Amino acid sequence: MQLVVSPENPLEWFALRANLVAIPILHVQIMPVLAKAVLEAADKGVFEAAKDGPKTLDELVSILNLNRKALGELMGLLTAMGYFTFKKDRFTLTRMARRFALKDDPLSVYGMMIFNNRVVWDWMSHLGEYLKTGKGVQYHDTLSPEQWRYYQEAMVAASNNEAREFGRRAPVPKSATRMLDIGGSHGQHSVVLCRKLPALTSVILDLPPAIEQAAPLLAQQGMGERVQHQSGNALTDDFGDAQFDIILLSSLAHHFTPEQNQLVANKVARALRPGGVFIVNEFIRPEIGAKPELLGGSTDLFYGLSSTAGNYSIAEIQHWQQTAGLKRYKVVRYTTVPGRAMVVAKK
Ligand SMILES: C[S@@+](CC[C@H](N)C(=O)[O-])C[C@H]1O[C@@H](n2cnc3c(N)ncnc32)[C@H](O)[C@@H]1O
Repeated sequence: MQLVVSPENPLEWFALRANLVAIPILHVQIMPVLAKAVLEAADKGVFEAAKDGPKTLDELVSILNLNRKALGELMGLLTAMGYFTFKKDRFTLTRMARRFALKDDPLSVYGMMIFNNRVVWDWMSHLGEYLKTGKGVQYHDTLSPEQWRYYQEAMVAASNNEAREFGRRAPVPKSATRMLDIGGSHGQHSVVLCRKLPALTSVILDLPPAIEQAAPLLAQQGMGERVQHQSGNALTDDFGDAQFDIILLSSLAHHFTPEQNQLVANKVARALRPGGVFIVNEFIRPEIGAKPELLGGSTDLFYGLSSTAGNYSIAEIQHWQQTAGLKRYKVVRYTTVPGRAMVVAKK
């Protein structure tokens, strides 16, 4: 995926063609303001305040108890960004904002907005240091219980959309009865597969502070004993021998070094039953020389900053799988999440 600057009139078109538009100004001055405006709007309840219908600025000021001038500026920007329309002195949420910025839509990214505003924003100031040292924030070691809650809610928001396609397209054996979901958090990936395969049960292995916060999120899915949490650590726990038909590692490989991923893949290979599949579900680092891709590139840097590791290429992931004795099976690229893929190996 790419973000493009699109001209709105012939003059702008000419300026772009003639290389007269200072594109870096968009990146360094405009984009940070856009991002922070949306984050603060979500956090201050601006979207929820307009949920029940159009509102004047004064009505929003009184619901939200915010400064009139500042809120007017924010509303102007949110309108320019397509979150609101403004007619007859009233702000109305757009379809896009209703779907993605309100708390309750199944595709909402509200949880991600809160985590990014309250926790992640501060990490950005560490980027200069990361570039010098290569040492990321290692946030799994430092989050408070409240921050763990924001993190787990953000993971639900991040996977709402993807879990649907994962459920439809993950190449899993139809007869599967046992799944291990490593770093599975909220369990959405397990839940969609268990709904699809009636005989399947899943164990979600995650760190204790994650499970504390993710347990209520999983309970909302009403899966009872079919999807259960298990406290542990993927780097130090044994996964057993020939126990599982499906083992999923979704959005965790990017927190681990190549050596740690190899260690996990070796344990996975032992723990799979013959015919079982190991799915590594990740944003993919484009191969060197391949077409640059914005999501893969930005998540690569972000994961490096946040946990020192980063994205991996398909070849790197397949290398761990094959070194562990598994056979290459499939690579399924998401159509709804650009830059993301399931890299699947079979025992
Ligand atoms: C980015 S989240 C991904 C959640 C989920 N799998 C998904 O795809 O939406 C990473 C998860 O891995 C967990 N995690 C991190 N280190 C772990 C470890 N050493 N062992 C088990 N889980 C771990 C985190 O607590 C978190 O829930």
